[in-house]
Amino acid sequence: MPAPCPNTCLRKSCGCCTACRCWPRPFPPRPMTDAAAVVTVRNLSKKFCTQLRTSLWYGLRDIAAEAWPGAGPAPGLRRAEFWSLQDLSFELRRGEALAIIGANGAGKSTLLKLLNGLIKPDAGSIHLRGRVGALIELGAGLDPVLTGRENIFMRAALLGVGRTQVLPLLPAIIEFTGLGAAIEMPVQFYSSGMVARLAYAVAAHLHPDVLLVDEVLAVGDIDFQRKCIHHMMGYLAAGGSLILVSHQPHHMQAVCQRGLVLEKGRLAFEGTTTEALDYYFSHQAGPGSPDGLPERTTPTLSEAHPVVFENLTLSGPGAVIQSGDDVLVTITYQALRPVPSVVWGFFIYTCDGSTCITAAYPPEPTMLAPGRHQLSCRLRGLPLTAGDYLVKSAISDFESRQSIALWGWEDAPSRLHVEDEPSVTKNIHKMLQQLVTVDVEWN
Ligand SMILES: Nc1ncnc2c1ncn2[C@@H]1O[C@H](COP(=O)(O)OP(=O)(O)OP(=O)(O)O)[C@@H](O)[C@H]1O
Repeated sequence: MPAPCPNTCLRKSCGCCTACRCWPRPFPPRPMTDAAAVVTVRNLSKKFCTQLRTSLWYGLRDIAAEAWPGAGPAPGLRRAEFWSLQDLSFELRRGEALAIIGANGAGKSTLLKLLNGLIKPDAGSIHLRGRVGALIELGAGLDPVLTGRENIFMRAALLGVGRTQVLPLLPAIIEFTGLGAAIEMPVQFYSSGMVARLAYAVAAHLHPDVLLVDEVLAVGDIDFQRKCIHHMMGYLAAGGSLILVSHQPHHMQAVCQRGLVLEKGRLAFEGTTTEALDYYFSHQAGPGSPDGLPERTTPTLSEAHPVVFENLTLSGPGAVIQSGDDVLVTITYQALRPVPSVVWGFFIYTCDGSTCITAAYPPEPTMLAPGRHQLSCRLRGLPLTAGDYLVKSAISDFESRQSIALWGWEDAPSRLHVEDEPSVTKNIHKMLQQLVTVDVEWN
């Protein structure tokens, strides 16, 4: 009796991988222990040239040099060259998800392209065990003239999976895309979000051992992002390994246990995702106040600015709270004269200021009395994952919703630091609630 197939076999009659022709034949199953590293990167370096003509010339010289026994490409930098990635080493194990964090141009996509074999390293080594599924460049590997359905077969073929193996998966792939009738439309008419849906759905259903995902979630809508996060969690729980490049701290925190921070192609920090994000945001700080936020420039009270914010405070020592804690938000304002019928509200943003997590206005308008006063509200059980957040506020006219005074848009928003045990299930639960609903008690 042959051993049972260790793969997620696509043939119902499969007995074992050697006796039958079950997929993946080009990638024989490797028994992997949990301790085994699926990806091992050692001293990886990649250089690029800033000038196209020079780079073509260097390319020709490198090919010629490789033809000579013992000779190889130039080890150092030549004129107009720079290191896109330099001396990078890390490991990824089964069931692990790694976030690659870094500013634009830090070398994140270069790393994923090297891992996927799209480009060759100039130095160092990459050892990958198993099959790689990658979503690196949107639209790459898709034929714009073919329909979504036809592209599913083509993309699977590029990953070494034949038509007969794809057929049983087709309904699930199409369902995952959520494209409906658009699946029969040529891909050239797809929006970038639709392309991302199609590309992710194919990669997700072919059970790669390592999944490389580069920013595809950014172009998808909230529904698609949730679906992908759900899928990633299931994929990881089933023993898959993931490398995620994203500029969305929430995505990385929801999915990844570890994070690498790249700075100008070099490894700057390695730790838990929260530590890595903390490192990244504290080292991203621009000029201004010590915590990296720009200096606050308070407008003076005048006819042009009849209401100004003086301060926004958050309860808790240094505004550090535990996830699920209550938070008291207090604004201090000055009004030149009585202002009838206003509402004030607050907005909680991710620490890079790119995504609004939650926003709330009281249902009833208030009247602002002249002089210096305070307004406060209590947020009950704030359901935020660990990390830094920015709190902004606005006082607006109730009727027109035109803002009268703002805190945090042009000047310094207040920073809220949330601490939490990094629990994957808890995080995914919270991720699914995005945009987070908060229970507010207005005072
Ligand atoms: N084919 C190439 N030829 C020349 N330079 C390149 C090439 N590909 C990438 N680079 C350069 O390498 C550096 C790193 O690029 P990469 O795309 O890896 O950055 P990234 O961290 O993914 O940035 P982003 O967050 O903007 O996607 C950049 O300076 C980029 O201009």
